[in-house]
Amino acid sequence: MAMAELSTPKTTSPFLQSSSRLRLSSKLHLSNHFRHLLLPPLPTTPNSKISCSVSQNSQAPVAAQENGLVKTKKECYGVFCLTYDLKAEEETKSWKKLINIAVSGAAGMISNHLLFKLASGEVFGPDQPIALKLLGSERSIQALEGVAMELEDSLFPLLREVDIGTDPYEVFQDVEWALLIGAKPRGPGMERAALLDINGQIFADQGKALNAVASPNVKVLVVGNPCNTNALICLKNAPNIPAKNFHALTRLDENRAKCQLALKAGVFYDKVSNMTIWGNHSTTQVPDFLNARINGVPVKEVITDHKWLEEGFTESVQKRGGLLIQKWGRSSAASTAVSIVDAIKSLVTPTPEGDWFSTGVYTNGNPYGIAEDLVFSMPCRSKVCYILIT
Ligand SMILES: NC(=O)C1=CN([C@@H]2O[C@H](COP(=O)(O)OP(=O)(O)OC[C@H]3O[C@@H](n4cnc5c(N)ncnc54)[C@H](OP(=O)(O)O)[C@@H]3O)[C@@H](O)[C@H]2O)C=CC1
Ligand SMILES: O=C([O-])CC(=O)C(=O)O
Repeated sequence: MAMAELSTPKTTSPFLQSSSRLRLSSKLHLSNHFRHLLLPPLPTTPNSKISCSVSQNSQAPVAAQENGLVKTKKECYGVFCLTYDLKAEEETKSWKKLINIAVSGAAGMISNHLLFKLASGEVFGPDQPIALKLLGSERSIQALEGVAMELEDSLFPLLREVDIGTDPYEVFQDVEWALLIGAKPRGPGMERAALLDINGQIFADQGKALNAVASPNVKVLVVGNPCNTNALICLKNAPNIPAKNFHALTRLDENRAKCQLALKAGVFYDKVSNMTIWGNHSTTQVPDFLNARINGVPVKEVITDHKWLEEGFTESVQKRGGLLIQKWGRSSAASTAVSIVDAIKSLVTPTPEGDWFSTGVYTNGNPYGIAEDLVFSMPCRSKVCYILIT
């Protein structure tokens, strides 16, 4: 049995003039807005089958067929074609119900890090079997097979299915999570907003597909840039899915901000808390040092170089992605995958008392005075009872 609720903590937006700051009551409007944001799967009896299919280039594992222990599915890839009877072994174990996770841009740089974290249990936990539904395109189908091969060779016990495909209406069928990464990245000197013309349509199409075939309570995390606008486009094309289920990834900015504050204060980065990113995942974002804390103390009391906070710190977070592109020649991938893991974990586990995290959410009834009908990053808390089956 699992329940989740996401609410906004008591903090104030630096966008508000002190005279117009809202007085926050202990019952915030957003707690209702985000109620039941997540519905993790119910306990179930052990799975007795492991299988995987891909939509193209089937390869049946011949040797495995011959030994009589396994049966094959008709469209599948390598080891994931096998259907095992694990009943006897699993009588001693208890597993949660399989969750279906779609990842778009699955042959891209970010996914190359993320998929292995998902499959290892790092994200959803060590007793949570998962199925990965990988979305690519005609140009990436061979690469997707390569990804599936590497997943095979990793022998992840929790990875029960891997499907690859190019049609979102097939790949998104019944998914409980959709991690929408596939989109063109920017190059040196570009702003993320310049990607909208190229990438916007992807998220309109994928929103429609999710609306048609995904689990009605699917949680959608939009990573492809410009991610706030793409998340809004996606949710507007998916009217049957609650708008509160859509998120734009600003966790990477939160992590970057924590790192910069820790560096300046000379503390380890786990001492930085209550870090809010307000607004867009762009150079207009506001990393909020006013409400952040170091060892529980307001940042301004720990870091007395206020000029740096107001100028250097803010700009270092706003422009970190661009600087990284200059150095690497491509945009951040490994740290983005880590931040996707952090973002999901923050949604599916209770937020520590007094702290919060940042995520881009639909601004429907927010207490901070942010305009309505946007996807905007703000501080959120998750109240989740995620009861492990023992
Ligand atoms: N929100 C955040 O914090 C961050 C967001 N990003 C964004 O995530 C997205 C993916 O980044 P990353 O994985 O590094 O990118 P990659 O170039 O490695 O992969 C992107 C994938 O997107 C798909 N795609 C769809 N349309 C296009 C197109 N017009 N041109 C190129 N690829 C396209 C491709 O897959 P296929 O052919 O299979 O469709 C490609 O494999 C980018 O938009 C990037 O800006 C990156 C870092 C942080
Ligand atoms: O900078 C980019 O274009 C990629 C990205 O979003 C980031 O690293 O923050």
